[in-house]
Amino acid sequence: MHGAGNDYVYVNCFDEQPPADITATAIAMSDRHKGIGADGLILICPSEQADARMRMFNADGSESEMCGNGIRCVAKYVYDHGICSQENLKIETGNGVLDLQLEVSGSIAHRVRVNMGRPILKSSDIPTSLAGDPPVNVPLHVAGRDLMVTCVSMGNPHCITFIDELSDEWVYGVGPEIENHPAFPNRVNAEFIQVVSPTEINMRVWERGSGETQACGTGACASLVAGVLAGLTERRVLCHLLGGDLELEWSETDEVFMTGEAVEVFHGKWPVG
Ligand SMILES: N[C@H](CCC[C@H](N)C(=O)O)C(=O)O
Repeated sequence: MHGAGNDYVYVNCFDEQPPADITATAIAMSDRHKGIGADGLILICPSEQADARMRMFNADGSESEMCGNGIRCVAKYVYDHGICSQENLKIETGNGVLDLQLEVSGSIAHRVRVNMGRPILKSSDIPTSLAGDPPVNVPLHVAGRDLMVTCVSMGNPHCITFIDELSDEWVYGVGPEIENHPAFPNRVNAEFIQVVSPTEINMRVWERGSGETQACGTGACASLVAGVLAGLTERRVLCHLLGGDLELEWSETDEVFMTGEAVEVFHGKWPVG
């Protein structure tokens, strides 16, 4: 399934045991030449607190706390495949239980709105050693450059840089250096944002553990929050990504809402072991 081109392999763990070695399976499945090809692996599991639980693994096998495009697809999956029948769902993540609303037509969910919860802005909780609570427009020396960056966690950590022009050089040259910079003890996802207007941004991303992806939902939400904190955007923004658009809102109640598509591409069997 994919959301805005951010594609994962999903395993229905209501019906199947999770793979014994999840890290190795995520790496093997994600390989775009010798596997299925994906940005990572997502397990759709039963939950004691919610309608389902999402566990998300990057293409390098590392586990992340949250995945914004993934959670929309998990919601679509449990609805379309009859695991849940209601259009308002709760899904457990590494960032707590989140509320989702499906947009359904013909008993298929096409778009999903997610309450992504409150952004985490305390530097030690993001976590980053960069100064400032919140760390907004703080200096970071990386890849031979002096950047001003803003850091936000949506359950997983993000480092946002506002730039004039998006380019491969930013994503491939600077992205991996930000991901692995010592200022981020758990590594970090790196977003590059071009502000088109106070209500519209263009984004490219270098993800922790997966490299460039066509979209990152948590990254888009973190970038909205960063844009508001830096005085560059309003609280409602349309975010254009390589693989599609996401509608974002940081509400007066301090919750971030994200709306976007969720698409099932195919299903199949993978030989384990
Ligand atoms: N693409 C995902 C985020 C994956 C984040 C992951 N790369 C991490 O290590 O935190 C999203 O839509 O939010």
